[in-house]
Amino acid sequence: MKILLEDTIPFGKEYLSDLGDVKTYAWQSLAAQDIQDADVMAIRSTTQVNAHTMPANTRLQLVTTATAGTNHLDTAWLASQNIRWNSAGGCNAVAVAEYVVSTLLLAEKKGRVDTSRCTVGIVGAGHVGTALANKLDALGINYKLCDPPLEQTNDSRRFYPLAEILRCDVITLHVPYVKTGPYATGKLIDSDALACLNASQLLINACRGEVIDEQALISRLQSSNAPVVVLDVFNNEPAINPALFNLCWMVTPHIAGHSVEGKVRGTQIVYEQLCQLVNKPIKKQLSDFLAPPPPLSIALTCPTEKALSAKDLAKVMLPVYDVSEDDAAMRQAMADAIENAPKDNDALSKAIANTFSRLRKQYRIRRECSAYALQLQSDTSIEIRQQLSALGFSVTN
Ligand SMILES: NC(=O)C1=CN([C@@H]2O[C@H](COP(=O)(O)OP(=O)(O)OC[C@H]3O[C@@H](n4cnc5c(N)ncnc54)[C@H](O)[C@@H]3O)[C@@H](O)[C@H]2O)C=CC1
Ligand SMILES: O=C(O)C(=O)[C@H](O)COP(=O)(O)O
Repeated sequence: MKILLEDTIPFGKEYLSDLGDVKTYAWQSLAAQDIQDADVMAIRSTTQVNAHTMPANTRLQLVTTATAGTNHLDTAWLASQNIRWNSAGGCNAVAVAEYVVSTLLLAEKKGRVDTSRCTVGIVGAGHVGTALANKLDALGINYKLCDPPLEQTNDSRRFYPLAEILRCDVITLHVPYVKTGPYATGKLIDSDALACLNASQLLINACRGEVIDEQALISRLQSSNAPVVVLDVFNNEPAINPALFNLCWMVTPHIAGHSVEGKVRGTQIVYEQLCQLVNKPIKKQLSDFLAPPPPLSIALTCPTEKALSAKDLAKVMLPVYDVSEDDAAMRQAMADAIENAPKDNDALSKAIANTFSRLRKQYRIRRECSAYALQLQSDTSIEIRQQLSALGFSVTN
């Protein structure tokens, strides 16, 4: 079996080379001949698969993406070519949930949110929305879920209409980008929705840029009483609109799901799919590739309380993941790119696109809470230990 592997799939060769001949490619220079020769393509969301990017009548049996989102796959075209497709649903749900929790803690530090009183509106209650709800449960933070497709199923959770979610203190988007149908999500947050929001509210988009009407967002952010906005995703990636940088509180280069675990879990899922395809046993596990980081020793300010204070929570969570570091790195890299680019629009757009892609490809090592053993004071209460375990940490003395 010939496997064509996107070069951003971590440990792709190590996982897959027992299953076939592996050839890697960069999405910017994917050659038609390489696709013609392949039986399977293992990709990430940067490879667009459709009639314009792919040759027809190949021998491809399967295209599988090591990501949660699938909007880069034209599934109707794949069906027309008799090519099956698959994805890695849930692989990075915890990473995105930790991105949102980190954002909430930073907002609390800035006095923008009071997590003891606020309500978080979660739009999309699938893998990511549920992982986030679990973290908020652990922290005792209120939330409301909105997911009309799930509401139609026998999911017993309570759901709220989008109009009610737009009244929450924090609104965080976790839907797929779906262009058509009764639950289409393109411009789900349009000018009317944005007009409902005010300066006391925080809007987070870590799903797909197209879910917000970006022109309407820019207009809203330039008007009075505008909400505070955090964007991990943008229209037209990687050639994103630099006008957003100064209008948003934080911007990051589509890395919410890029924890090491999130990415390697994606590879593990693809590996298991290919084992099944060639009828071979699954022999490799995530732990073969990921060594635990050194334990984290944290001196809590109030270890004997029944619940973590906001300050102690920030003390534990922000060393694990602080979104503001990614925001600062992106702003600096973009400022340098814009300063050094030739002053015509095409060159500027290219410089921004290259910088966005580079930031993503060279993203730092970021581990999830579950990778860390926490060392706490011996008098730390059982309730705080349970809370930290529920957040994913291993808790030792
Ligand atoms: N920024 C990043 O790095 C990442 C972004 N994502 C994006 O987040 C999306 C969600 O990821 P998962 O939770 O893993 O997907 P999922 O498929 O498990 O959950 C999506 C949920 O959204 C719901 N939904 C669909 N249309 C809706 C609508 N109109 N209103 C409200 N809910 C609706 C679905 O019923 C489903 O429960 C992905 O499709 C991907 O685009 C996912 C992971 C990482
Ligand atoms: O899984 C998804 O969906 C995502 O958005 C991923 O974080 C995308 O990462 P790349 O595939 O673009 O590295």
